[in-house]
Amino acid sequence: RSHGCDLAVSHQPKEPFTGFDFQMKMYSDITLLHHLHQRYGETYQVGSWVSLPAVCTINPENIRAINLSKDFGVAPMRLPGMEYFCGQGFITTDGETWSHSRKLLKPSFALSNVRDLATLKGEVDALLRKLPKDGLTVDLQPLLYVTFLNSALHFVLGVHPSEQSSNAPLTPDEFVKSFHKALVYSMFRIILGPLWRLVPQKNYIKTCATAHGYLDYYINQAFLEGDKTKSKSLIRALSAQTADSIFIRSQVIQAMMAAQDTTSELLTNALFLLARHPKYWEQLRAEYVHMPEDALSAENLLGSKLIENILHETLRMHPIFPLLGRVALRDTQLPVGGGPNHERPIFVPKGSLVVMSYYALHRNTAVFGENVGTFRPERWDSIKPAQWEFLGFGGGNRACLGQQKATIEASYVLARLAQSFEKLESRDSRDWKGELKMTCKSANGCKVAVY
Ligand code: HEM
Repeated sequence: RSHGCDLAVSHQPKEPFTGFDFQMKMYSDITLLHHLHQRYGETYQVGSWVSLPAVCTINPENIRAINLSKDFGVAPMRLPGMEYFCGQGFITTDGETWSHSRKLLKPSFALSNVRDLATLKGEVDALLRKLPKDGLTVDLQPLLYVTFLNSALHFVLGVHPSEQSSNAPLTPDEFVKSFHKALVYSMFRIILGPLWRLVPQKNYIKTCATAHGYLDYYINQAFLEGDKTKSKSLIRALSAQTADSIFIRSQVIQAMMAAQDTTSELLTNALFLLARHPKYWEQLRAEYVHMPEDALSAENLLGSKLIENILHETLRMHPIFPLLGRVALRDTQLPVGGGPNHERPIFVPKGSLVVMSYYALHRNTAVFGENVGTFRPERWDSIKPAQWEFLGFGGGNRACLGQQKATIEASYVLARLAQSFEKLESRDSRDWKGELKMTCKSANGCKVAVY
């Protein structure tokens, strides 16, 4: 109080002792925090008897402070559960290690490196061959997932799954299976906390070793070949900058985590929405149907206002990261939200959780206009959200390094599909429903017909 701080309005969970019911509900229902923000305002806290209150906020000044200050981080909630498999990298650390990791990754995301669409072109050709052209229903979600998984493997390892060396200890499919299994175990570790020690570890250790062995093979190859190869893969870029193979492996695993399903889920959601709003599909088709395929360059695609509006509107409605949490690394404060008028700073003791619901942030009618629940890409012609009001790719210190890559690639796929099909028709009458794991994806996929 001596710093002018005051308490935020408090929400009591049904189970007040640990607040565990609230935590579980927050992850299983992404609309929960939005509803509570409608009830309490932009900032409220959720208390429990045994832990520090968590602060939930969608106030842009607070979001700015959280994303720019070094007082908030992620390591205390992620590193203990994830380090054995993922090591130390941009997803699991703060401070010096995090900043070193970002610095090493940055060159791989330069526009000159991400505008080459040759690999994705091959993947999209394969995707188009798989789509039934006779009006049969198809779920685009798993097909887009494989398209981008292959392209992510190429970006990271420099080899396409169909061309990998026969000396590698696993097939790409086996690697992907062990990678996913180890990720699920790691999530489980985070949820269980210290209770994880009671779970038998043998399977987990074996799964991690299998995935690690595959990546170590490619890291050794990168060291052996040095600059003899022209590959621009992440593994090559990292091996040219450091000889620490464990550190390289950690960055590669974390880059795979960031890349494997994000772009495919953005596209799944965009196509889910476009299939229910045919007039935008017609506009997209009109823009691209006569354009030669080799004119679909990164520069050309980034210049399309229609595609930009569609992707922004999709990320507004269905952010891939609808909730982002941070932990206070020291005693600190948030600029607003305390006191009877919610205008005073809030004291945030070290160890407190702060949660930003980008799902709720993106439904602010003062910023995005009326009908925020409706897909209207043209709203982006007349609105100009400020930096901390729209965060589809995050912002501040931890802003997405893959934004340009993801935008170019998602735009390319939309343009190729619009060139290929006059009609995109929804074959699912259910509303969009989110399923939150690491990212938030459409729980019912994207069932459509194309012809
Ligand atoms: C549609 C696709 C994508 C979306 C919506 C997205 C979204 C985001 C968001 C919201 C963040 C901020 C996370 C935070 O504040 O904690 C982030 C961070 C990041 N993303 Fe993406 N991302 C996408 C694709 C990608 C891809 C394809 C890559 C890599 C190939 C990538 C690499 C990263 C990296 C390296 C960070 C930095 C994390 C940090 O420093 O903590 N992203 N992304």
